[in-house]
Amino acid sequence: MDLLLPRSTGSSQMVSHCSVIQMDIANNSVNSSKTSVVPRCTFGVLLLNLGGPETLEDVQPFLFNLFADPDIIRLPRLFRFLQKPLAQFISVARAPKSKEGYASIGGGSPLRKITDEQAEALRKALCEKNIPANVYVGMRYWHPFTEEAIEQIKKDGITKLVVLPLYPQFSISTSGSSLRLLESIFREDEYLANMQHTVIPSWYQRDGYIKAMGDLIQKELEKFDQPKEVRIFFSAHGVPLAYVEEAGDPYKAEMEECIDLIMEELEKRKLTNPYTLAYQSRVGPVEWLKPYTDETIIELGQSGVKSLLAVPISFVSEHIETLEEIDVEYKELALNSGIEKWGRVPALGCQPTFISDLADAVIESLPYVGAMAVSNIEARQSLVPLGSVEELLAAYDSQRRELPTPVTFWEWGWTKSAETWNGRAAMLAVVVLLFLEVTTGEGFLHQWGVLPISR
Ligand SMILES: C=CC1=C(C)c2cc3[nH]c(cc4nc(cc5[nH]c(cc1n2)c(C)c5CCC(=O)O)C(CCC(=O)O)=C4C)c(C)c3C=C
Ligand SMILES: [Fe+2]
Ligand SMILES: [Fe+2]
Repeated sequence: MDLLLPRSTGSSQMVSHCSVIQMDIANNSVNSSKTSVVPRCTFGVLLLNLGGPETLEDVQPFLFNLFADPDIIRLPRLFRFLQKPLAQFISVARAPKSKEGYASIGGGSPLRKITDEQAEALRKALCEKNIPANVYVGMRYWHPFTEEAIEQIKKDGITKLVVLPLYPQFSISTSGSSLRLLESIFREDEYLANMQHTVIPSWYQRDGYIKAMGDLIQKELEKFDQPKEVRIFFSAHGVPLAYVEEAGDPYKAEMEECIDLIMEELEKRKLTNPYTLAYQSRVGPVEWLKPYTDETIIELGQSGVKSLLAVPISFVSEHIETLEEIDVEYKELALNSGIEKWGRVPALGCQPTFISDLADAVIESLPYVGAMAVSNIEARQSLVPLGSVEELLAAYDSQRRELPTPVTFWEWGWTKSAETWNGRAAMLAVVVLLFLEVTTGEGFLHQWGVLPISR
């Protein structure tokens, strides 16, 4: 891939903004800020995120990058050679519909701006906690790409790195995909192979995150005339069911535990509202995690629920699926289904409790990147399992191997025995399926939103 100008939200000169104590973690030495020499900051935090198109022209190439990812569309081994042509085909065909969505939220995704703001807020929070660090943003499918962030990390001479995916819950399709990319970059680069690093794979169970979610929910509940009557409606981004049932994706389990923790937090505040968890944004021909958000909203409306507070739960910034799908589509569906009062909890963004907790998560992981405990950094037991990119993926892949069924996420209308077909028969099948799709008006292309679907 051609890399554009590297861009990082952290830079060496930012370190000088940090007051009180400057610590060169690489040398394990602490210096008073009174000295005029500020040591070079060799400690970095890499925030991983999805990325989003910044203009309408970016939409199709962004979709191509997304669908070309084998962690998003996982084809049977025999058909892997079709990954890029398929990504090209689906992205071109889906782009007009996606563009409409992005046009309705101002012509592009706000993800880069918000993630940059979060990176800056995290850098400041770390500084306030006496840990000067450069904070970098690496996106999976759009600028600044992970590769660009890594280039900057090398240029800045970072020797110790904490990798922090900005997804509270782990999924193969999000954090997993970004870590797999990092692993391949690390494997091929001597500098990176020698750089100490640790990964915080998920952090949905952290106190600060749970409290911050509790604060946001409580504040929105108070806006209703009768807060106690409101049903809290957690809408998580979906993943195909096979990810969880066949590939061992911990996403569903982590999501359910996360919701339990948030509800316990609300209970401590004497808020005992009824609640529901559903999964939104399904794409493609296979079954996704259920219950689906749209179907659940209709059922709740029909069962007499009058007030609903939507809580986007799998992401920490506003994006197309909060601003368009929830705020426009699901709200309209709710109001047409008998729900009279609708509210929506904003995404966390730079909420101070949340950012401060992310900084704590980074600090707790420091002993794992080789930084010696200094007086103000206790070598505490980390709240989340940590490990290097390689260790985490190896552990994860061995779990996968122990699973009884071979994993095929996308069956494309035929069965797993397709793996045994020879290439010619497979190509013939593709042609036949495309023909049937076009002639019958039903099939996977319609379900992917590539061809118009009649509902
Ligand atoms: C935890 C969050 C997310 C999971 C899990 C996830 C899985 C997943 N997504 C797709 C397909 C698409 N995702 C798209 C955009 C998009 N996805 C997430 C988050 C998760 N995706 C976000 C935050 C965004 C929006 C980014 C932005 O620009 O604001 C899109 C593009 C938008 C569209 O055309 O609808 C697609 C397509 C799959 C297939 C998948 C799991 C396999
Ligand atoms: Fe997505
Ligand atoms: Fe999505």
